[in-house]
Amino acid sequence: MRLVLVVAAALVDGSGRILVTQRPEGKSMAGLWEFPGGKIEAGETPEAALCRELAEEIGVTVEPSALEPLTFASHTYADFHLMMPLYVVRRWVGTPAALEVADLQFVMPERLGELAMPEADGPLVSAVQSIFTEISAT
Ligand SMILES: Nc1nc2c([nH]c(=O)n2[C@@H]2O[C@H](COP(=O)(O)OP(=O)(O)OP(=O)(O)O)[C@@H](O)[C@H]2O)c(=O)[nH]1
Repeated sequence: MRLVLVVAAALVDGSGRILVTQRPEGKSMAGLWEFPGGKIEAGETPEAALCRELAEEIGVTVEPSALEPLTFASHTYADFHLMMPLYVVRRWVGTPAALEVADLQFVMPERLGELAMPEADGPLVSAVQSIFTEISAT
């Protein structure tokens, strides 16, 4: 089984909404909503890869120090095993734009479950919902 290393981010805005992006036509799992990010390239740290992907895909600048580890996905697909850390990002420069994604939206955490997302994302959605529910309950 091929191991694929991907890194992703949950950008959280001032209203506690989470950014999700839609996979474009022509890619695997096209049309599904996901946390922005992508594959870690040879010689890259996960943090550098994530900052690069966020700049390329949605045009925002994120400092590596703004990446807060939250959880990870370890999920077997038909043809590869995905290992994907998820970071929370609360600080960035620029307005997210759909540069290399089909679309994007900020949604309240409790609405994430209504979106069609990749299989691997189920536990990530639960983790995001539980941490942001905790924060708003305090
Ligand atoms: N960025 C991101 N990728 C995810 C998520 N969940 C998930 O299963 N993935 C999978 O992780 C891989 C991310 O790779 P990518 O999006 O950089 O890959 P790519 O454009 O080359 O697409 P490819 O799958 O067609 O090779 C894809 O297989 C994607 O389906 C997620 O929430 N965010």
